[in-house]
Amino acid sequence: MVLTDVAVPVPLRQSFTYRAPIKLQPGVRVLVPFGNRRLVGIVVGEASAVQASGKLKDIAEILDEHPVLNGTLLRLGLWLSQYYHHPVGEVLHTMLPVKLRQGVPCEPEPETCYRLNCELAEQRTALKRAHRQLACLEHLRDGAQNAVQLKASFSPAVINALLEKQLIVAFDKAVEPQDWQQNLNPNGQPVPDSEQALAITAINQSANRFAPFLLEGVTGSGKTEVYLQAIEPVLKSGKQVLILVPEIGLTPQTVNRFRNRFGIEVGVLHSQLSDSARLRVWQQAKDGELGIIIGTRSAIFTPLCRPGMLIVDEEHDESFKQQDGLRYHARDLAVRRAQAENLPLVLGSATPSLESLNNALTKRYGHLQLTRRAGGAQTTRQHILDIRDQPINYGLAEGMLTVMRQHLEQGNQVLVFVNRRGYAPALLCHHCGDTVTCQRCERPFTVHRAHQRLHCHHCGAVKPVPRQCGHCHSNELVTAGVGTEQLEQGLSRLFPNAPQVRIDSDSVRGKDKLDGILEAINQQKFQLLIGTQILSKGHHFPHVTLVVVVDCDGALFSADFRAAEKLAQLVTQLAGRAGRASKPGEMWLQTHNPQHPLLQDLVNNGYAHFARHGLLERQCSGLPPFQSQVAFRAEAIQAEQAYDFLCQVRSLTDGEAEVQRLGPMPSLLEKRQGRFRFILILQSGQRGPLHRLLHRCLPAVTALPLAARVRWSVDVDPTDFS
Ligand SMILES: Nc1ncnc2c1ncn2[C@@H]1O[C@H](COP(=O)(O)OP(=O)(O)OP(=O)(O)O)[C@@H](O)[C@H]1O
Ligand SMILES: [Zn+2]
Repeated sequence: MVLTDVAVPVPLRQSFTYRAPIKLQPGVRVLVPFGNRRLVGIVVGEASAVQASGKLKDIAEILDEHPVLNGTLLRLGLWLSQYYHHPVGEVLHTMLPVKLRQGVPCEPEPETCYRLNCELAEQRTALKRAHRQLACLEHLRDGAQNAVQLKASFSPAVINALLEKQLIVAFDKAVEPQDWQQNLNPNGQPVPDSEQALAITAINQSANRFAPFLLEGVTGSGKTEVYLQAIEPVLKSGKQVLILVPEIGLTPQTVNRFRNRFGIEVGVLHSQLSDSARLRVWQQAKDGELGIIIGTRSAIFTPLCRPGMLIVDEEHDESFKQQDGLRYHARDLAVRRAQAENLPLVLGSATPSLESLNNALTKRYGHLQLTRRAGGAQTTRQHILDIRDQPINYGLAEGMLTVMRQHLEQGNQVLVFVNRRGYAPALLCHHCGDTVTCQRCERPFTVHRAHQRLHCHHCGAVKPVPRQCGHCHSNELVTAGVGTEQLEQGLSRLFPNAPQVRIDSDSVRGKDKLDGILEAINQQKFQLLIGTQILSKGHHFPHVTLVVVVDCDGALFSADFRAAEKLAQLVTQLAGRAGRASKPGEMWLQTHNPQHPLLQDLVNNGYAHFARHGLLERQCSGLPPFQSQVAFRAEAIQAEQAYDFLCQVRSLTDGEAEVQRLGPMPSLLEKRQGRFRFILILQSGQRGPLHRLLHRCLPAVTALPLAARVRWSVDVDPTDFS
């Protein structure tokens, strides 16, 4: 018997020792008894002799012949668990596709396919009345189809009926490995301009070694083109490339650019994929059957059998940070992984995070800059529109409407951005001023006209629009502020001849719908595009010449120290949607604070200047990236419990001179779903003392009686304080 350490998916910060019949390779899955359950665990190594060996249990079943997590990924997982102070079993599970967490075999299973049973096909006459079955037979006349394809068009009932009548037969088709290298056929690449060429050369000179780069290129400067040309030699040498993109940025346009350039299949991983489809891409990547894999955050865990390069596009995007469970940052992990696998890594953005920018300016990363737009497109001109004392129609000032009219009359597209979906962000009483609020979150309800409902955007609560004020019973309830629905309604009155489309998470449920809309926009089926953040993410809109930001005042006075950075990124990315082709573009920001230094700096000097100045400010005020932070969060129905818990955590973390503690204080969103929320921040100029402190204190924190009563979490390098 061999003593084996197994990481089990339970919220305990340790692995467990079991007895195994043979020595098992680290990274292999095993089924183990745990309490009265059986869990899928992952072997992390051999255990040293333990005193309590008498009580050890046996491994129930060995699930894999070969490790599902290779050495590098396993080590990465162990590092993740240490760095984010998260239970190791949960970390390793997070790294695997759901199917593998459930214990299904790792090797690809043969596909079930269907074909016509030739001899019997003549009996079609017998099916005269069964139209669907007939159609299915017709469908299969062109050749066999696999179960997924066939089931997309026909119900299981139809297929089963034909199977029973023996008109079709099912057979197993072995999954054939694909040889993408043979099909590799780069085509249609433009000649890079001088800045692009410099960037491509620098990246290519770093093949086969750890070399992180920040590719800081203004919007439309051809960053994607740099990725495309930089990965060509990597693919030609038979190595694989993993590309991370933000959640909403993963559109067919993106994938097609890579597919069309190289003429090979591209593996795609995103959150709406079925578990089986996800597992299939994972297997293909692991077996080296895919040259290019593009995915969102969790794709960073994809195993590559011949890794050649990592790319993180729009590296500043917030969706790379997971905000629950294992709160990892996929960009930071990409750096770690590139280091572990000796790979070049390209972090690209027009609006780099201050963290990455600092790493580039201090020479930890190579710094590649693209300062001009590609293909002769001009930079978008940015303007501030002072709307104080101006008459406002549906959130838009008269002067703004005039500019919009000019662009529309020239047949161009206009993008109107508003950061709130719904009709209006609040409903209030015209008589007493009382606002209708969600009691569980103590925030105003958002009015949604389409369904005549009030929605709480914090907890999802929905209720009918009241007829009377709950406070003074007046029935004069009025909306305050403007959301996408209202703007859509207003603009259709103001510009009845301009076809318009609204793009927010209410109107584009499901990825396919967004893809369809983006397509229609580029075919100029719409002239007015009204939407939220979704519109800012990396889309290429060649016919947009004007971008209007309805209101940016809210973000100017936020308590979150990252608010300015986020606003600057949003505004710059939005501006980047205009004037991308031959027509010049402009952007207008409506504000009540035209002199605000942030807006002035951004509009007059651009993001690059703003960000460098922002770094100086962070340094002076002792904030990340010059300080490392860890956030303890707690929430409870009784505010005192959450607060007291964090006070106790604070005392437990006493006595480390190099660590500063801030709080506990209420979170920016003080109450949500009926729970009061608090936050305690630990901060230090160096990571070392902070992590030592956490290691030392977490067992005691976990053992606090209140720890079982409140919901609490540790967040290393927090990015969101709501
Ligand atoms: N060297 C080049 N010559 C001609 N056209 C180019 C060149 N490089 C890129 N382009 C074109 O310019 C447009 C913008 O390029 P691309 O999408 O790569 O920019 P980007 O920096 O990734 O954009 P963004 O950050 O705004 O999403 C595309 O239509 C692309 O085909
Ligand atoms: Zn609520």
